[in-house]
Amino acid sequence: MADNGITNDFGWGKSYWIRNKIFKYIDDISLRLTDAQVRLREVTFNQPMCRMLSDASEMQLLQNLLISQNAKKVLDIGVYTGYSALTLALGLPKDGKVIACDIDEEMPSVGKPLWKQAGVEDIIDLRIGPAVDTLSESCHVMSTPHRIINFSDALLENGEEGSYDMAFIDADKTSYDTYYEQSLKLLRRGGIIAVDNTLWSGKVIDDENTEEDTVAIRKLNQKIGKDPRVNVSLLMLGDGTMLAFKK
Ligand SMILES: C[S@@+](CC[C@H](N)C(=O)[O-])C[C@H]1O[C@@H](n2cnc3c(N)ncnc32)[C@H](O)[C@@H]1O
Repeated sequence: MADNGITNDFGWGKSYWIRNKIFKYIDDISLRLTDAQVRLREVTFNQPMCRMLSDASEMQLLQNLLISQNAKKVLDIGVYTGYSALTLALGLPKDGKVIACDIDEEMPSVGKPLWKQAGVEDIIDLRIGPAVDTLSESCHVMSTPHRIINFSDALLENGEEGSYDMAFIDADKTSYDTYYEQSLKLLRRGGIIAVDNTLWSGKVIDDENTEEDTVAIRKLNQKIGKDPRVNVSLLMLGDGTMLAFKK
C-alpha cells in the first residue's frame, strides 16, 4: 500500500506529513530547554555527524524521571557533543554525578563551554576511552589477562554495584548488550536503563536488513522485552527509546 497521505505501509494510519507536524506540536508545547541546551543543539547541527544528536523530547523525559526520583548518579554512555550529558546533569542536584563515557576526545569539547554556562560542569565526569573499560574501571574490574578477578566481587569491593539511578546507552550499537549488562549491575533496584535508537529508523522490523548494528539492536530488544530482571516500556520517542526498570 502506498503512502497516500491517509495511510501507509507501516500502518501508522497517517502520512509522514501529519507525523512531522505532530512531533513539532509536541516539541512546541512541552520542550523547556535552557539557553545552554538550545545553544548546544545549534552548534551541534553545524557538525558533520549531527544526526547523532539525541532527541530533545527523549532527553527531557529522562531529565524529568531523574528529578522525580531524586536521582544522584547517572551513566551517560556515548557523549558526542555532550547534549545528553548536559540534559541528564540538569536533572541532578549539585552533588550529583554523571559519568560520561566516550571514545572520542574531540567532540565532547564542543559541549564543555555549554556545560559551564549551565553550571553543571562539576557534575559531569568525562571519561575518554572505550566505554566497556570505563564502566568496568569505575567498578575496579581489571581487564588485564594476567589478573583474574571475579566481576561481581570487584563491583562489591568498589561499592559501586547497585548505586546508579540511571544509565543512558547511546554509543556503538554492537556493544549495546554489554553496556546493558554492565548498567544492570551498576543500577540500584528501581533504577532505569534507557537504550536509544531501539527502532533504528524502522530497520528493526525489516527482516531482510542484516546489518551488524540492526541485528545487534534487534537482538537486544528481544532480550530486554522478555528479561525477567526488568519491567519494560518501548517508546516511539526519538529513534525509539527502550526503558528498562530494574526490579
Ligand atoms: C550517537 S552518539 C552519542 C550522542 C549523545 N548521547 C548526544 O546526546 O548527542 C554516539 C557516541 O558514541 C561514541 N562511541 C562509539 N564507540 C564507543 C566506544 N566503544 N566507547 C565509548 N564511546 C563510543 C562515539 O564517539 C559517539 O560520540
